[in-house]
Amino acid sequence: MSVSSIGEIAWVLGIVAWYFIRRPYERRAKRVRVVSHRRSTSEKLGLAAALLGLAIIPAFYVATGIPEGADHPARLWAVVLGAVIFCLAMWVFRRTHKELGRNWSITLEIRDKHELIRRGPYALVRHPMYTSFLLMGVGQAFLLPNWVAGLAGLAGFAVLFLLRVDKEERMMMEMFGSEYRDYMADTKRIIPYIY
Ligand SMILES: C[S@@+](CC[C@H](N)C(=O)[O-])C[C@H]1O[C@@H](n2cnc3c(N)ncnc32)[C@H](O)[C@@H]1O
Repeated sequence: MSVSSIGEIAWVLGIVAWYFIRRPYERRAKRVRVVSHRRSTSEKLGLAAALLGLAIIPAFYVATGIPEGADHPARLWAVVLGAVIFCLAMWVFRRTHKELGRNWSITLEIRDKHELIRRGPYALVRHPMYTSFLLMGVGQAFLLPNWVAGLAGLAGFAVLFLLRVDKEERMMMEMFGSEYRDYMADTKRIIPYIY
């Protein structure tokens, strides 16, 4: 089996893990009432960019090999590193879902009896789920030996993050007031102690 096939299989397994981690929370979210939301065109754009970059473009590449002209040589060290980073991403992704629990939403929403979570990964950074998306994007870049499909994840993450994070923090400040302001003073956004 070629090194590029190993990288592609590792990416597919990572995405399957992503789906099974998220599915129960999506189901549960349907049963918890939304009390306010910030759904907007830019929010839809961000979600679409993340879906395109982290799932659709790489899946299309794995299935078809297109765009062939953007291929670069696959290296075993890169695939191993990519697999380790993707596993770390899934571990963080799972932890964030477990901690958010009934407070989780795919978009910007406040749920009935919404609680501000500050434990687990949320003690280190305010947006650890976005940290896991960033790690997924980096893992994807190492796993797929193609400039377009490999880097699409980081581009998709960047669009979602930039379009959303200020609005999300504003929404949380409106909901939790000084409690969220204190939380902001104590934590970074996505990279512990740095940003
Ligand atoms: C897709 S989740 C992402 C959560 C967070 N930004 C992260 O990256 O881990 C988005 C929803 O989580 C909720 N949320 C964000 N931070 C939260 C926190 N610290 N505690 C509880 N809910 C939070 C908000 O209601 C938001 O609509």
